[in-house]
Amino acid sequence: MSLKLGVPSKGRLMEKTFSWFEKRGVTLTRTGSDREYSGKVEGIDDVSLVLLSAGEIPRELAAGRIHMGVTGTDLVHEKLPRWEQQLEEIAQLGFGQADLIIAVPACWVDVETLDDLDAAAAAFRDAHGHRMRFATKYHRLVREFLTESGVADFALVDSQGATEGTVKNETAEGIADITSTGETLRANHLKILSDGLILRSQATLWRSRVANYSPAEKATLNALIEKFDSAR
Ligand SMILES: Nc1ncnc2c1ncn2[C@@H]1O[C@H](COP(=O)(O)OP(=O)(O)OP(=O)(O)O)[C@@H](O)[C@H]1O
Ligand SMILES: O=P(O)(O)OC[C@H]1O[C@H](OP(=O)(O)OP(=O)(O)O)[C@H](O)[C@@H]1O
Repeated sequence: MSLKLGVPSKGRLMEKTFSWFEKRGVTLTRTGSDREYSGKVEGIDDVSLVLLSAGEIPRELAAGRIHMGVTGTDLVHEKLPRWEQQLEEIAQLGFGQADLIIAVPACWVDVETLDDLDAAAAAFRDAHGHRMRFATKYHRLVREFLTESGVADFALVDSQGATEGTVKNETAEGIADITSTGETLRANHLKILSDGLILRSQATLWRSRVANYSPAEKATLNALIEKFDSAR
């Protein structure tokens, strides 16, 4: 059996992951047509490439269906409670940096901090009869962060994309999403709370602690890690 390596199947993470491995002597290539999700690995024997959505890689690692995988810290922390028991971080890859943050309309001049938000949320509930809504796809992390920060009157609404647009569309009052350059937030007239950073994320190579490793697979894993360490 071969060691299974899961990498994002498209977009910015896929291309940068491929070049990160290439620089370390391991060539990952997509094979077949543009739309076919198959690939190969050269530069080391007995590793097979599994192309997956970045969002599914945490679950596949935690189920032991892949041995290694590349995905963002944000997705691992969101999808796997107590992730340390299931995964080990092998290397931070130095790309895909993004901050998970809380943002509110820029015109809310009285709301700069989480304390301000707590007060505004209570007033909002009194005035509107429902809780202040935050659109996000990071439900677990956001709920934990707001609750630990003492913000009581909030509700989360699901948004799987174009999250910054939900405020203009009036389906939420604020958002919790990742930002990198900040352009999307600015374009949608949103501002980050001064203490509203939930998590700093980047693309990371993980190893499953729960997958079964045959002696040969263990040897392949060690050989790969050695390659990465010697390239540092
Ligand atoms: N603007 C950005 N800049 C840098 N990294 C980003 C940015 N947007 C997303 N990312 C990171 O890329 C990773 C993949 O995010 P994305 O939401 O695109 O994946 P996904 O939902 O699994 O995609 P799909 O399911 O469509 O394949 C996440 O770890 C995220 O932090
Ligand atoms: O700070 P910026 O550089 O502007 O980047 C932030 C944007 O990038 C991501 O969206 P993505 O492009 O993945 O599209 P999505 O809204 O469909 O998730 C993220 O959800 C933000 O919307």
